[in-house]
Amino acid sequence: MGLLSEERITEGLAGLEGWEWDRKAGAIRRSVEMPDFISGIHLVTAVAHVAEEVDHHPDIDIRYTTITFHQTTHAAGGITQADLDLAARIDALAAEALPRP
Ligand SMILES: C[C@H](O)[C@H](O)[C@H]1CNC2=NC(N)=NC(=O)C2=N1
Repeated sequence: MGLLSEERITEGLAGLEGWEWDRKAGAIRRSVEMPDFISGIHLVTAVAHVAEEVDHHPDIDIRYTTITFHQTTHAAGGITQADLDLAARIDALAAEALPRP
């Protein structure tokens, strides 16, 4: 899968929930604040199953109740459509997992 242009990345981010582009890292990232540690681990597990299903994987940082997903395509050395697609799946799982505001 090919690297996306800056324009495509910006467009893609506009359709996502809470992702920002870390240009230096060549990745997009989103932090999700969960109500407690176990809910965060459950979210990570749900994301892990989707990642296996689509054979595309986020880098995940777990700090107590803050879960940060970094999405890049390692094989391509930057952001591809697979990253935007997985980010959208992560958004859906986070929306399901988070208590309604
Ligand atoms: C063989 C397998 O398809 C590759 O190793 C996949 C698996 N998941 C991956 N995930 C991500 N984020 N980047 C990759 O380059 C990648 N490669």
